[in-house]
Amino acid sequence: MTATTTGGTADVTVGVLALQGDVREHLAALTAAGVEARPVRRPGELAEVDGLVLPGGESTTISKLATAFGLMEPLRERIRSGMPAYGSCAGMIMLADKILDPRAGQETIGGIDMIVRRNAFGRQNESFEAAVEVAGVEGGPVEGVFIRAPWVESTGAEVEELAVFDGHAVAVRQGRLLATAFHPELTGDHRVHRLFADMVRASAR
Ligand SMILES: NC(=O)CC[C@H](N)C(=O)O
Repeated sequence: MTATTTGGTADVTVGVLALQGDVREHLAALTAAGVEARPVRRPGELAEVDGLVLPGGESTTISKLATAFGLMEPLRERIRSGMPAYGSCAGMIMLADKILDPRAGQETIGGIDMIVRRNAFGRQNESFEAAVEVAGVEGGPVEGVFIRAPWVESTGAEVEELAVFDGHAVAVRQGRLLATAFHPELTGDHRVHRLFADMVRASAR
């Protein structure tokens, strides 16, 4: 948490919620984005990070494991008190205040005032790639990898829609919370992770 930014030293620590999903890919992308990255599985580990990534995977499973590991309330508490968080795909679902079609026992952490529809892009299009312009990400569109991806059905007044695809928001930001329906961690393009790293640095200052 030091303010040193010289010499490319990792000045902030970003956790990746490591219950299920593509944890390793996010750890690698965060490291490439210049922060110290580490997995988070316990409340004590959550307490030590400056920001947190919620990976892609399966949101029902992540929700149930977070409850089983005693992490759901600590996660809500840290997000309420301003910890930056970034969710991709299932992680976007975890950050939604409301989801349209929850499975039995599925809860979200919440934090972003939005309603998200799971598996929204439908069967024949369950997985696809598309170039997506993301506000705040310089240097051209991001390669959006969508895998049984959600979309954002509606947002509250505080939520900024950073990217729209096919008429639906697929990247949003509300204060220190960022979410994408797609998976930048799978592409080798670290611009979205750099944007998040900058959000974490700004809040740690
Ligand atoms: N690639 C993903 O993260 C898919 C999300 C998944 N469809 C879910 O509901 O959690």
